[in-house]
Amino acid sequence: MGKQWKEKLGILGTPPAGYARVAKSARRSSPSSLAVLVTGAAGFVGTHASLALKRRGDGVLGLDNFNRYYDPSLKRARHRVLERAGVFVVEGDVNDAALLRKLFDVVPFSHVLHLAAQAGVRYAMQNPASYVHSNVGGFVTLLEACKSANPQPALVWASSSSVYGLNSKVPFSEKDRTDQPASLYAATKKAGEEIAHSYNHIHGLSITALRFFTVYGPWGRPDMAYFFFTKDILKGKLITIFQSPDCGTVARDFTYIDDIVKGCLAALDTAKKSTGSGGKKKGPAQFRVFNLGNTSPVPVSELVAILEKLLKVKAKKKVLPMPANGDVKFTHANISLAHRDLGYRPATDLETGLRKFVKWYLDFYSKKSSW
Ligand SMILES: NC(=O)c1ccc[n+]([C@@H]2O[C@H](COP(=O)([O-])OP(=O)(O)OC[C@H]3O[C@@H](n4cnc5c(N)ncnc54)[C@H](O)[C@@H]3O)[C@@H](O)[C@H]2O)c1
Ligand SMILES: O=C(O)[C@H]1O[C@H](OP(=O)(O)OP(=O)(O)OC[C@H]2O[C@@H](n3ccc(=O)[nH]c3=O)[C@H](O)[C@@H]2O)[C@H](O)[C@@H](O)[C@H]1O
Repeated sequence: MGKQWKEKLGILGTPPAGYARVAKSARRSSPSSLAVLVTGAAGFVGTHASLALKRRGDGVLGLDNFNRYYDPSLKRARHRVLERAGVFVVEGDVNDAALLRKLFDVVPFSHVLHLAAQAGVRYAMQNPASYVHSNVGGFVTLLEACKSANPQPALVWASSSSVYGLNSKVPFSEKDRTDQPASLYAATKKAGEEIAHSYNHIHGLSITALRFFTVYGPWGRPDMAYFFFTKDILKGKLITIFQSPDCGTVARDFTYIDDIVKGCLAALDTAKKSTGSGGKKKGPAQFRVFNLGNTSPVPVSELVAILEKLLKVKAKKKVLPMPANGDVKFTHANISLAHRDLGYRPATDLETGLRKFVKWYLDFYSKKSSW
C-alpha cells in the first residue's frame, strides 16, 4: 500500500523530490493565506480555481486522476499551465484513502476545494458506475480523510444545478425541492449533499456546497454543448438542438468560469473553521448551500446564433425533441443568498464569455502541440 503513493508522490528516493514539491506548492505566502487541496485540479474549473488561488498567494496542492472521460491531452495541457504557475498536481484518485492520508499528513490543509467528479449529464446512460465511483464513493473517502485530519479542513465542493431536476418552479432557490433528479448524475450530486450533511452533523466538518449552473469558458470541457458545437460548426458537421417535448424552449443559465471561480474563492474565504479535530466533534459547524448561476437563462438556439456570429460560419443544424437522456428543460438560478453571504455578483454575459472561449479555442487548437 505505502509503496504505491510513495511512487506517486515520487518520494522513494532521497532527497524526497516529490515531498519537496508538495510542500512548496502548498506553502502559503503569509500566515493569513489559505492552504488548499484542490481535487479535480486538472479539470476545467479546477485549473482556473487553482490558478486564481495561487495568484493571490494561497498554498495550493492539486489532485487529479487524469481519467479518459474526455481528451486527456487537454487535461495534460492544463496541467502544464498549472506547473508553470507553481501548482503541483498529484496524480491519484480521491478513492485512494492511503494517498489522501499521506497528503493530509504532509500538509496541514486549512481548506479543501473538492471539484473531482464524474461530470456530464448524458454520459450517465453509458457509464453509470463511474458516477457512483467518483461522486459517491470518492466523496465519502475524501470526507473520511477530512474528518480524521488534524486540523480538520473546511470543505467547499461542487454540487450542481441538476439537483433541481424536474422541479419547474423558476428561478431555483436553495430551499426549493431537490428530490426529483432527472439523471443519475443529478442523483449522485444530491446524494453528495445529503452525505455531506451527515459529516457536518456527526463530525463537525464545515461544509459548503456550490450548485454551479452550466459553466463555460476557455479551457472548458469538450463534452459540453458550447464546446462541441464550436468544433462541429467549424468542421461543417450537423449539430442537433434539443427542443422540449412540449415544443417549448430549452434554455440554460450559462455561467462564465471567472464568475464561478470568484464564487469558489468567496466560499473558501467565508468558510468557518470545522469544529471537530482528529475525528472528534466539538460543536455545531457551518453547513451552507449556494446557487452559483448567472440569473439570465439563454435558449440553446440563441447560444448557437452567438457562436455562428463569433465564428463567422453558418451552422448546419437540426432541431429534435429532447430524448430521455437526463437533460432538463430549463435552468435559472436565484442567487440572492450567494450575493448576500458571498458577495457573489456574476459579471459576464454569454456573448462576452463566448467571445473569450472562441478566442482561446482557435488559439489552442491551432497551436496545440506547443501547449
Ligand atoms: N462545468 C459545469 O458546467 C458544471 C456544472 C455543475 C457542476 N459541475 C461540477 O463541478 C466540478 C468540476 O467540473 P468540471 O467542469 O471542471 O469537470 P472536469 O471533468 O473538467 O473536472 C473534473 C476533474 O476531476 C477529475 N476526476 C474525476 N474523477 C476523479 C477521481 N475519482 N479522483 C480524482 N480525480 C478525478 C477528472 O480527471 C477531471 O480532471 C465537478 O464536480 C462537476 O460535477 C460542473
Ligand atoms: O449545470 C449543471 O448542473 C450541469 O451543467 C452541464 O450540463 P448541461 O447544462 O446539460 O450542459 P450541456 O451538456 O453543455 O448542455 C447544454 C444544453 O445544450 C443542449 N444540447 C446538448 C447536446 C446536444 O447535442 N444538443 C443540445 O441541444 C442540452 O439539452 C442543454 O440544454 C454540465 O455538463 C453538467 O456537468 C452539469 O453539472
